Amino acid sequence: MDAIVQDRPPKFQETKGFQPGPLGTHITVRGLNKSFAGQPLYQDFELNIPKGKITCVFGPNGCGKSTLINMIAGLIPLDSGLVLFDGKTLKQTRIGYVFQNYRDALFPWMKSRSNIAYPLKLAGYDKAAQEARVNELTETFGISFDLDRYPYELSGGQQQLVSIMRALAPHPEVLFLDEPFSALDYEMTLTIRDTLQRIFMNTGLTMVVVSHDLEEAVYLADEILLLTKRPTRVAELVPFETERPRDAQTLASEYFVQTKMRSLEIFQREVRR
Ligand SMILES: Nc1ncnc2c1ncn2[C@@H]1O[C@H](COP(=O)(O)OP(=O)(O)OP(=O)(O)O)[C@@H](O)[C@H]1O
Repeated sequence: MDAIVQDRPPKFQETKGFQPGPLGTHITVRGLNKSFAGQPLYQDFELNIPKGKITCVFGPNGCGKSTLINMIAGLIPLDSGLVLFDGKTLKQTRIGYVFQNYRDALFPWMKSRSNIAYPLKLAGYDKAAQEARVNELTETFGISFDLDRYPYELSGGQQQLVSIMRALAPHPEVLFLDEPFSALDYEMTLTIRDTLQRIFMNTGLTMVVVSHDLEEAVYLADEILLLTKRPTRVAELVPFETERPRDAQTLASEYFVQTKMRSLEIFQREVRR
C-alpha cells in the first residue's frame, strides 16, 4: 500500500480516496477523465482489470476502446485520473503493446530479428542475451520463416507474429493488443489467435485485447469488458470461465453461445440507448 500512497498524485489524493480493486486485480483505473475537442469521452471512469487473465474490450464504434488501452499503456495522456498496476505506476511496470497496423509498427529498416530484439537492446541486454531471447521466442512461436528478412519481405500474418514476439521479448507483465487480427485473413487470424492463447497459457500474463468481433472476443476472454456509448462507462463485465485450450468445440458449446448472446444483448441495449 505504501507504493500506492507515494504514487498517488496530490491532486487526486485531495479529491478522492483511492479504492483498491477486489483481490486478483492487476490494473486499477480511477477517476479517469478524457475529452477530445471539448467533448467528453471518459468522465470519472473506474475499472479493475484482473491479473493473469485475458480481458477483451468490446463496445460501440467510437466509444473509446483504443483510447482506453492507449491511456492505460501511456501512449496518450489522460486529462486526469490514476492508473496503477498492482499498485505500481506505469514507469515501474513492464508492458508490451501490439498495434493493429503491423505495417506501421515494425521498423522497416531493421531485419525482423532486430525488430524483436529492439526492446531488449533498450533494456540493456547484451548481444548474447538478446540473441538467446529471440531464439527462445522463435522456438515458442514455432517460427519457420527467416527472421533475417526485413518486415516488407514477410506476409501480413508473419509481420504480426514478429510484432507480438517483439512485444513479448522483455517479459512484460501486461500485454495490450489493439485489434490484433483486424488486418489479417481468416486463416492467419485463427493461427495467431491460438498462438496468443498458447502464450497466455505458458506465461499467465495479463492480456487486454481490443476487439471488433464479438465471437473472437468471447473465444479468447476470461472476461468481456462491454463499454457504453460516450461518455463511456462500463456497461458490464461478462465472465467466460471455461477451460483452455479453447478450440472449435468451445465455439459450439452452450456456454459459449449463451455468453455471446448475453454480450450481444448488452451491446445492443447500449447502442440503442
Ligand atoms: N486524437 C484525437 N483527436 C480527436 N478525437 C479523437 C482522437 N482520438 C480519438 N478521438 C475520438 O475519440 C473517440 C474514440 O476513439 P477510439 O478510436 O478510441 O474509439 P474505438 O472505440 O476504438 O473506435 P472503433 O470502434 O472505431 O475502433 C472517437 O470519436 C474518435 O473520433
